[in-house]
Amino acid sequence: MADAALELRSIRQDYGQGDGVLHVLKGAELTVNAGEMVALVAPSGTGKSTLLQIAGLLEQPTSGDVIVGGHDASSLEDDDRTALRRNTIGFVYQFHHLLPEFSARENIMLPQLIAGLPQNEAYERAEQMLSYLKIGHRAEHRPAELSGGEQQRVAIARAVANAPSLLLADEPTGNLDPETAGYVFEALEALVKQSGLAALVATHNLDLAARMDRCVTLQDGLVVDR
Ligand SMILES: Nc1ncnc2c1ncn2[C@@H]1O[C@H](COP(=O)(O)OP(=O)(O)OP(=O)(O)O)[C@@H](O)[C@H]1O
Repeated sequence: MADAALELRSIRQDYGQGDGVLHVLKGAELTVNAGEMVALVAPSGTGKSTLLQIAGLLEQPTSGDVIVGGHDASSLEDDDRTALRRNTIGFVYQFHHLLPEFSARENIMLPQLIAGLPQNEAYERAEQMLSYLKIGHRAEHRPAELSGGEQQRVAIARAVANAPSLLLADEPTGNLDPETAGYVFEALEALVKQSGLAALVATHNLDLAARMDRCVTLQDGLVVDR
């Protein structure tokens, strides 16, 4: 069996809606293997963000199991689940969420320092990431001094700085023009292939989805091949 970085088993998610209940996920199953890049393409409101939040251990499903790197998160206490998330999962969002008062390099160093890495190692790793993503010359710039594509590349670098095994991305190129989206995606793709990371990428961009290893969608609360 291939190494599963993420396994979602029988995930149900219900939300209260007025007097009723909205059943967003109804037994969703998904496996993403190491080194695999999976596109999640589905109409608005079908539950993509919900699925990513659950896969990222940011939200507890109503029922079902979330297995990350072989660890069943459903059975963990909050602290252990947070530790598992910090150690194994990186996130990239549509808007970069970089800290505005810090430089690109510092934004990439911070999660490493929080994880307990010494300053010089965090610095070296940030330099490598910046250079790999071809933004080494922007290391000292603050987010507001970077272009949208550069900001997203810094956000990607920050997400993978702690060498996670799973990368979850919610519309990572959603606010970029097509050309910039293309090269940010190339950076992401190269990183996934080079590091053996598993990636689940929600996107409305069908061109980019077609370039991933596999494309799934959400249909009536279930994950199905697209
Ligand atoms: N915390 C919540 N409480 C109640 N309803 C919620 C909650 N979170 C999401 N929903 C509802 O669940 C459904 C799925 O939402 P979700 O954000 O996962 O969709 P999505 O596919 O990511 O949409 P989009 O592409 O527009 O971001 C929507 O109808 C939404 O209103």
